[in-house]
Amino acid sequence: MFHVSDHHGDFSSRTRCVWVTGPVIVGAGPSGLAVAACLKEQGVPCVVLERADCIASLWQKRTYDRLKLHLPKKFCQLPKLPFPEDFPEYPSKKQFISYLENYAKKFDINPQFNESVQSAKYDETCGLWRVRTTSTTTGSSATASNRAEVEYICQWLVVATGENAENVVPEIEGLSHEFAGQIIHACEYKSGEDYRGKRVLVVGCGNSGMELSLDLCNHNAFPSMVVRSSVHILPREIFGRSTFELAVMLMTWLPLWLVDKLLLIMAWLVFGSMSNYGIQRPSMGPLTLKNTQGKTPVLDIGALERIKSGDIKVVPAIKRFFKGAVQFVNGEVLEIDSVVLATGYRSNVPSWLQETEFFSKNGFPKTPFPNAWKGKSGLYAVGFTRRGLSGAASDATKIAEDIGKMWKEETKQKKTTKACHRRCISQF
Ligand SMILES: Cc1cc2nc3c(=O)[nH]c(=O)nc-3n(C[C@H](O)[C@H](O)[C@H](O)COP(=O)(O)OP(=O)(O)OC[C@H]3O[C@@H](n4cnc5c(N)ncnc54)[C@H](O)[C@@H]3O)c2cc1C
Ligand SMILES: NC(=O)C1=CN([C@@H]2O[C@H](COP(=O)(O)OP(=O)(O)OC[C@H]3O[C@@H](n4cnc5c(N)ncnc54)[C@H](OP(=O)(O)O)[C@@H]3O)[C@@H](O)[C@H]2O)C=CC1
Ligand SMILES: O=C(O)C(=O)Cc1c[nH]c2ccccc12
Repeated sequence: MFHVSDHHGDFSSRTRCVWVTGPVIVGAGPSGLAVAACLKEQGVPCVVLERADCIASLWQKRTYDRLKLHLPKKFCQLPKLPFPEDFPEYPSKKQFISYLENYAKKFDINPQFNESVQSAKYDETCGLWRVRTTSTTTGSSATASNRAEVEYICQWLVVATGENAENVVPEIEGLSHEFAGQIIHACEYKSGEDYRGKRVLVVGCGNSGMELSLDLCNHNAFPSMVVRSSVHILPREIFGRSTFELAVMLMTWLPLWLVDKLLLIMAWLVFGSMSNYGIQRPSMGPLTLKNTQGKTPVLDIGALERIKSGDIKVVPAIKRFFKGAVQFVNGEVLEIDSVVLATGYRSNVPSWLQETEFFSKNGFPKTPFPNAWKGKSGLYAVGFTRRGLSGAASDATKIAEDIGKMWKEETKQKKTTKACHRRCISQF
């Protein structure tokens, strides 16, 4: 990459223009790192832009201490570097982060940190992408007058901002004005240590809601978990084997609906019926639901046991909050000290990418897997297939191959043009 000019146009006079010879990758999470590594192997240079001050900020800053990967490690590794052999089947968050740090080092990936992409637009007139960022350095130094803005200009744009870029924070009557206790989103939760002896309402029963409720129990807090609709809970392992791995294996032989049926029978054998505990199953099977609506089944690591024992109380949808209390739709009122919103995440792509053909309003590509990785005019998406890290790894390999081919064509052309020039010149 090199600077082209200081721009004095329609935006701040402090905007620098930077010409990038390869692609710009937005996001230095596992997806962005995987694309950068695969490109490196093909000899294609790139620029990685990251709003945080580190790689994999979701893992380093927005997850709780005791988190472990919930799929076996072979489904979570990035291309071209397997996990170390001494890693356990389900690596801890610390191990996963050290693997990613090592990955970035091995492939010499050096993202531009503290740069948040504000907008990206395809410029039809020159056939290039214009990607604008602002510096996100905090502290007294980042005043309006010295906040740096940069415009990157490139031929290829890789969107790697992830399915979890922003928190979903629902508006519930009385929550912000009347409740008056502590309210956090699941991404701010670190440990149950701070909640010892406290009555905590956990809103949401996805993997986050379940695991945080369990962690709260383990720290002698009193969690109540809101289950407003329905949820699939599967054991993480069945008969000593990973349920996910078993499902992947079955899917090579059987149709999805049948695999779903088998998973549900196995879950019933392990757990028995759950309706006694206030938990209904969705009518659609777990994998069909994941594929069609992106709703991840819960892979249980012990929360269900605590639900059965009554340590985690299951409560229905919320009607409203009062000072120090919550009322549910059935009219019951429960006194609580704190609220943890385990209400999920969303993509932020529509807030910065000015494009509506490939990406839909919800921030995911319109075309489903396996065609969600490539758009038009050099636009790519990695990690939006709702298939976790293995989906991201597969997108990354395809993207790098695609760009690599064009890169080689173009550099070959440039070389022959140069060689031809030299030959022409040497004839004089
Ligand atoms: C708690 C939790 C546990 C999970 N566990 C598993 C698991 O065990 N196995 C599995 O396969 N998947 C798991 N997942 C799924 C998860 O999506 C992946 O693990 C993975 O982090 C996705 O990588 P990514 O790079 O696509 O997104 P992210 O890790 O979210 O990285 C995106 C990066 O883009 C940056 N960014 C966003 N917007 C901008 C912007 N405008 N400008 C610049 N930078 C920006 C962010 O700061 C972030 O660093 C889990 C998810 C969560 C939330
Ligand atoms: N160990 C691991 O590997 C972990 C992995 N993860 C992954 O992270 C991703 C995000 O998971 P998660 O954070 O659980 O988010 P999810 O989107 O999976 O779940 C959100 C939950 O919040 C509920 N909810 C949303 N709004 C409201 C509301 N207003 N009132 C009541 N309930 C509400 C939803 O209910 P409804 O269904 O009714 O909308 C749902 O139960 C998933 O892919 C998950 O697998 C998360 C934690 C640990
Ligand atoms: O943990 C996640 O968020 C994932 O997306 C991993 C994942 C991909 N496909 C699944 C099917 C069932 C459970 C987890 C996953």
